[in-house]
Amino acid sequence: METMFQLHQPHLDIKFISYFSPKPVIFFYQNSLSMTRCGMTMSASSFPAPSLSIGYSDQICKSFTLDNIRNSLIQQEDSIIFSLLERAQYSHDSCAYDNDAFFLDGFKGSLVQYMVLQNEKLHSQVGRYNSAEEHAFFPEYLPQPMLPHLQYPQVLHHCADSININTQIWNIYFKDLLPKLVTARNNDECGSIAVCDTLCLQALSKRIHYGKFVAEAKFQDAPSEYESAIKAKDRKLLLELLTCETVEALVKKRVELKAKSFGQVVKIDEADNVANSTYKIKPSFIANLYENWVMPLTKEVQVEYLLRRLE
Ligand SMILES: C=C(O[C@@H]1C=C(C(=O)O)C=C[C@H]1O)C(=O)O
Repeated sequence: METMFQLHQPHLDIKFISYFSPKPVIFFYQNSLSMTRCGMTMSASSFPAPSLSIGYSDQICKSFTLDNIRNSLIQQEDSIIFSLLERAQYSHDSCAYDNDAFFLDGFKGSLVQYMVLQNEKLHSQVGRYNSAEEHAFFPEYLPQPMLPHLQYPQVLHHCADSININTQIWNIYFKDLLPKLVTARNNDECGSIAVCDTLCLQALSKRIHYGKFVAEAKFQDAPSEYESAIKAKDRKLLLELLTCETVEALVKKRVELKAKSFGQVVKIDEADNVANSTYKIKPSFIANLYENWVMPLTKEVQVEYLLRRLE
């Protein structure tokens, strides 16, 4: 189906996303986020921009269910695993993290900070951070969108705007995750490293902050169950109420299987002999990553959201 945008602006990519609902929404964004400064071209990740369909917001509100949100979390596992697999091929100790390694338009900081900041500034211009799904690592530096502001359906309580734990995510990613993830040595392609880190951080941030949607859906399903714990500001009880151990066990098994599948190194010779499977990263690493901080941080976001839900 050709849209008016496709006819007049062929360079724009027309992509589709689901937003809790099986019915896709058509959006467009500039797809030439060329990070030539680091010799890499990075395509924008999918996020809603001005919708071309009418009355779509009703569809979103009807599809705002815990099951649909969980399905989105499952889809996001792929992005997280693939971005970590890409990053794992480069060495950990990189000049991309050295604040004094490069002169970057007067920017004071590391190449990876520069890459994330510039990426967010560019994406902000097409409305990425107007979406409740997206959270910037440098929100104080974002320019105003140049596209018409889309009135997204308000599925979250306004308290969601005050929750952004990206600083915590950044610190854990560089201090805890990377040293365990990266096994490659002497592959310090700092431009590629900065691009891969950007994608990893953005995928993890989106998944963890999805805790807001999960918390809202759980609150709407059983408000009275949460209200007394919220009024008592009982974080421990809120965490108990929102924790679902059977779901967590399934998440761990699924991400480990996906890591085995996506990260498998297949070696076959001319005689069709297939060597024993090896993996780009240990599949159990991904399961441990989810258990030790992706899911705990997602629950932390849920607790923070619920504590503010009755404001
Ligand atoms: C996201 C949810 O809330 C909690 C966090 C989970 C996660 O981060 O994967 C899974 C189950 C719950 O303990 C959910 O119930 O689906």
